[in-house]
Amino acid sequence: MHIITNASVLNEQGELEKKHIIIEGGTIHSIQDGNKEWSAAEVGADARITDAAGKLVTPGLIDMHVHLREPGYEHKETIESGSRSAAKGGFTTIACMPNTRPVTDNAETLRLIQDKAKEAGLVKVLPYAAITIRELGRELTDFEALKEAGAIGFTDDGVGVQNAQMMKDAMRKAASLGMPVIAHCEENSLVEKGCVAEGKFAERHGLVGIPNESEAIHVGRDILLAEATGVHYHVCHVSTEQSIRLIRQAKSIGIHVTAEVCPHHLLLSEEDIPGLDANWKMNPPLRSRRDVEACIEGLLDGTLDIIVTDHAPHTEEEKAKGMEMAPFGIVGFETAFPLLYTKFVETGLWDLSTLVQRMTVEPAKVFGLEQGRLEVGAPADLTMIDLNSEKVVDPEQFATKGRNTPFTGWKLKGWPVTTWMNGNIVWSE
Ligand SMILES: NC(=O)N[C@@H](CC(=O)O)C(=O)O
Ligand SMILES: [Zn+2]
Ligand SMILES: [Zn+2]
Repeated sequence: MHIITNASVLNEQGELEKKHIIIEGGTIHSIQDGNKEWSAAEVGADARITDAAGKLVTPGLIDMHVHLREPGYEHKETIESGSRSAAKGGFTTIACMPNTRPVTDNAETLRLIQDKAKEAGLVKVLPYAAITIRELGRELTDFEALKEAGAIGFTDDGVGVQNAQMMKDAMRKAASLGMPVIAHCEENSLVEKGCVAEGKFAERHGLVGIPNESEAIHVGRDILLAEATGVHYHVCHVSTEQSIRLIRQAKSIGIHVTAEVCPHHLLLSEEDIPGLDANWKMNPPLRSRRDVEACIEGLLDGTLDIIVTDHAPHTEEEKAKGMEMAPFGIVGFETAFPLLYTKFVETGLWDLSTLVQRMTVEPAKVFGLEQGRLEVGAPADLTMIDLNSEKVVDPEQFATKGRNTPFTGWKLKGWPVTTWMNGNIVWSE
């Protein structure tokens, strides 16, 4: 038995209340009024006690879009190092993308991921499976077998599905199995060799720019296909004003579409890129200030349902290849909460409960997970956060193997200090 005393917990109204949380057998056994002494009768004399006085305790954070790189790219990250990084960032459930080597387009690879995740025992890892074999866009994978082997949805993240008929077939199949299709929206014929967004930065440095339509054209196409097939369609890493407009309209007429947004697309525009440093290169790229404003508005009005990190570790050697040659992607687990807390909650722009909900209960709702609630009977997946601790982002201190972040040197508040998964402490400062 484990008891977390004097925790600040958000209630339904979004207010903070003091609670004692009693954990037994991996689940939340009871929640007591924190203004009273916790009752020893209910707690056993040998209970382990963690005093959370002055700290926020939330349901464990959920990240529905991450890259763990195993199998195949263990030099970038492993399931173990990625899980540790997630736990350190306050996450207890993460969903990993299939652009591994081999691609997660088969039951064997799904099993390997699940086994390694269990072995690491740090966070719950939910694997996605590929839509097409080797993510080549030519032939659908065996959706039934992949569902049977534990896939929670289908996606070719890393690339867009270029062929509309292929996407329609995938959606029809997924719908018949009650599974979601999760889309990386990118029309290759509009991207060419772009490495940053169209805009001032690209012009100044003579780089080929990626236009907003390359994302939005897939969003529009897929919304029509989702309407025709009735599938649950989820849009990855939304970054443009145009995509948001399309999703908002689709939702308003009852099409089953949901969407995610990343911290970097809420915080950075192409104007912020300081120079030719590939730690600022990710897909989709940082867009205009106007797109950033649209992402923030979309999140607040519910058009964008959830926040994900798109944690995408790469090595320093790869990122040293320069803006044009380096791979796309930045790490995200260990900075996500402090970034958003400091820049949106501390500044008074968002309620604390808005931030917490979009990283807990909302992702659980979108994907039908039992996690994301701090309630009696729920799994004891919990995150304790010190909202007042201030620290500077230092990639050398990261638990992830990746050092690729544009946020180095940012002074932030709201750092997770302890993470519980199924009642066990999986990370503590
Ligand atoms: N987001 C990225 O910039 N990169 C991701 C791929 C992806 O999410 O599309 C990766 O796998 O590195
Ligand atoms: Zn992607
Ligand atoms: Zn991704």
